[in-house]
Amino acid sequence: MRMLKNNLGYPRVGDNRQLKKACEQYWAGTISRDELHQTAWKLRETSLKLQQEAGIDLIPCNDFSFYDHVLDMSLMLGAIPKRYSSILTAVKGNAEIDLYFAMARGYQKDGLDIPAMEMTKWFDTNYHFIVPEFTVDQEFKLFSEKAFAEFTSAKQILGSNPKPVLTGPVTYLLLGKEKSNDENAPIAFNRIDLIKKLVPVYVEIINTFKSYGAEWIQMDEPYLSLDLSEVEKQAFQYAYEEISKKCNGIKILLTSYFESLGDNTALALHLPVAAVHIDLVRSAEQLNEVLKYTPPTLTLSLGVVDGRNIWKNDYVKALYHIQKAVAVLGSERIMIAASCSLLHSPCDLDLETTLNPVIKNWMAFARQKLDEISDLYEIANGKNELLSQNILALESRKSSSLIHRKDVKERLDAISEKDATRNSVFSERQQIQKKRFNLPFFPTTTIGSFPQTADIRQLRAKLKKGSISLADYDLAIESATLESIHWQEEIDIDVLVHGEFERNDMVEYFGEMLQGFVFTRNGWVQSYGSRCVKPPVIFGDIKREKDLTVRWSKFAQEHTNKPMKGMLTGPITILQWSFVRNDQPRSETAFQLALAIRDEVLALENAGISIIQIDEPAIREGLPLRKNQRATYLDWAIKAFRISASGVKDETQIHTHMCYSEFNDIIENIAEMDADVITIETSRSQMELLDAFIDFNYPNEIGPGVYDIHSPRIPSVQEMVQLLEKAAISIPIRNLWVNPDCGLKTRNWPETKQALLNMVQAAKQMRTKALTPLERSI
Ligand SMILES: CN1c2c(nc(N)[nH]c2=O)NC[C@@H]1CNc1ccc(C(=O)N[C@@H](CCC(=O)N[C@@H](CCC(=O)N[C@@H](CCC(=O)O)C(=O)O)C(=O)O)C(=O)O)cc1
Ligand SMILES: N[C@@H](CCS)C(=O)O
Ligand SMILES: [Zn+2]
Repeated sequence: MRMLKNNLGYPRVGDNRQLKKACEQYWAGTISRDELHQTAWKLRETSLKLQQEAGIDLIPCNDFSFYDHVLDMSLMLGAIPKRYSSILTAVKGNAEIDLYFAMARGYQKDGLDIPAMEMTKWFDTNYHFIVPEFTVDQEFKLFSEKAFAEFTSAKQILGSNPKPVLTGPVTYLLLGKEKSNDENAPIAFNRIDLIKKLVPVYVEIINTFKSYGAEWIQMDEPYLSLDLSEVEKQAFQYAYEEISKKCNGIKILLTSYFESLGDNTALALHLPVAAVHIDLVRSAEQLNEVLKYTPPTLTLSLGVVDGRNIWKNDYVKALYHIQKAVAVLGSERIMIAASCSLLHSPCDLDLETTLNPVIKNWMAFARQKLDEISDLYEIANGKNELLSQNILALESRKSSSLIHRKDVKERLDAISEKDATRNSVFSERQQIQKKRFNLPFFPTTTIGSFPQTADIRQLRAKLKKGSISLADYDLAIESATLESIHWQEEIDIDVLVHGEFERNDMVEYFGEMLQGFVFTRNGWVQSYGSRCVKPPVIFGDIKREKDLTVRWSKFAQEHTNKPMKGMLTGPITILQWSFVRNDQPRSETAFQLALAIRDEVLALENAGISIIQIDEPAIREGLPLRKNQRATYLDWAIKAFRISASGVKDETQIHTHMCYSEFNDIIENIAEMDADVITIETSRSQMELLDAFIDFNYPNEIGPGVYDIHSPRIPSVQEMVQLLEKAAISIPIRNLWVNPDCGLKTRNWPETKQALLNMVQAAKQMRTKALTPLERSI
């Protein structure tokens, strides 16, 4: 059989996070631009050669990015917001990369103070992209030539043509946001209407690739897997017809992923392209429908290897799909591929030398997934010993005694509605809590983490290596915690946090302490820019056999008379940011996590912690991409949160926190979570995200973020007062809190200190503003 082996994208950060380290050194001014480019070149060379050695036929290029591939696209298309024009002259040597980083991270140098572009979640993943900005008079023109340079060097390295990857024009527009030229003017256009201005630049780009020798171009259009309006469907039609007319002799591979094509099947399959990629891991059911409507000349790329999880592929299942497709289309019209780009997979399982070998044998990372693509090709061509090895590994997982725990399953079966309900309704709890805590109006708090300095991280690295003792490590963490408590008291914050210094990450930390998880040494995945995460792996039933956080919260509370918030990660966020088992529904794993967190909440309450925050920043991210699947998810996700939070007494105040979330379509469910206080990210959007709460008349207390923690920029007192005034117009003052958008782990201390000092001043100014006695009493 002559199928092509196709790869949609490879991790760019490097198996030792070389790109992260190089970028951060460049930003700190400790390496030169040339050194940064050399590291990037080496990374691309390594991954191209790996893919070539694995036998991949269609090897991607331009999947590499210094920060984010959507931002690369904005720079390529010249969609550079006007506020950055001055940087072009301010940065030394007018280097394109400095403009690029300024767009990603903001720019506060040389007398300039330019905010970064917005960042948000990439579909339902924990990857974040930089949101393109469009104005009514938006023009596009070819600006950055990075993609062509990468094509040329990849071609040189491979000795053959790579396949350039671009975000397709419709998805690119839909990912963006309309912006007004004048802050006060309303927005009176729809970004999708820019398609006619945009497509000619794509035509120019594609034809340039062709002139360099490209045969295939991959156009990523994940929006094909979402609900589309008529206008958006027409935009697809228009864009690909134009490209087909004006770009002769080059083959377009159109990719959809993260969901089925669903009601866009006919649209996608009849666009004038050479191949369409479908995600058969998320939706194997779509294959029959797709095969029925595939036109006679179209090739299908079958995404049969899971690009979003770390489990070994089930070859029997994958081959079943491949053979079914071959029977209908013939092998020449089939490609074997991973479900999506391998960007979301860690690099190489071979680097995991300390994993339990039994569990390791059930897993595959990006490098192993390339081999799986190749294996499937070989097996389809008769190499059966590869199949029997795979069957053995999968059997060993199915029958393993490591996975199942009877007591956990029994507890799950016994969950009742009462377990998911607080004793009293919010209005009663609020009165009890107001009396207990006696906080001022506009109480101030932070979201949990304080700067994870190099010193703290190095300490943990030394502990891991065994070069310091646990006792010494604990002493140092205690001292950082104490210092932060004293400082919070000094600047007069009302509800304190312990700072999370003991945590490597808000999910991995919990994974390391719960039964049913394993964690990796080097399984890094890019989250945004230079920031990476090491998602823990849930392989079995989850059980909390010991306290998770009590030691640190108790220690912190003992050193202050102010309330110290207990700090937990919620069940849905742990689920969403881990690699989860694929042998039971996600909801079941979520309930197991909920019970574990519930026990920790009760342990904190017993230890004298009166306010407990259960972070759920990933609730929105877990929302299914298709609207018709959302209600079911929200049912179990909200219930899982409520199970984790509802065991406590009325006088214990439960907070939750969410960032990177749009709330409009889920506000009713957020209210159902019934947290006493919710803190949210609102500052980058100038409180726009608060509208959903206002329109809904959200009943409980709320802390709209007033400090954008994603940027090194320090907000002024005045700026924060303005944001609070905006919030206070529509939210009852008795319900308002003052806090940053999110935790401060990625910031440094000088920025943090100044910004929080300003935040406390802003709250104090709000308190002394001319409130009427009546207002003061509500
Ligand atoms: C809040 N966010 C989170 C998300 N997902 C998570 N799983 N966690 C989150 O907090 N998603 C949404 C948002 C935004 N995303 C992120 C993601 C990642 C970070 C972040 O700060 N990542 C750190 C790595 C954190 C970590 O695991 N640290 C470890 C290891 C530290 C390390 O690098 N050690 C060095 C040695 C020490 C040294 O010399 O510096 C080494 O091993 O080589 C730890 O602290 O122990 C990152 O740096 O990328 C933030 C937001
Ligand atoms: N408590 C966490 C929440 C991040 S979303 C932190 O402060 O980092
Ligand atoms: Zn957050």
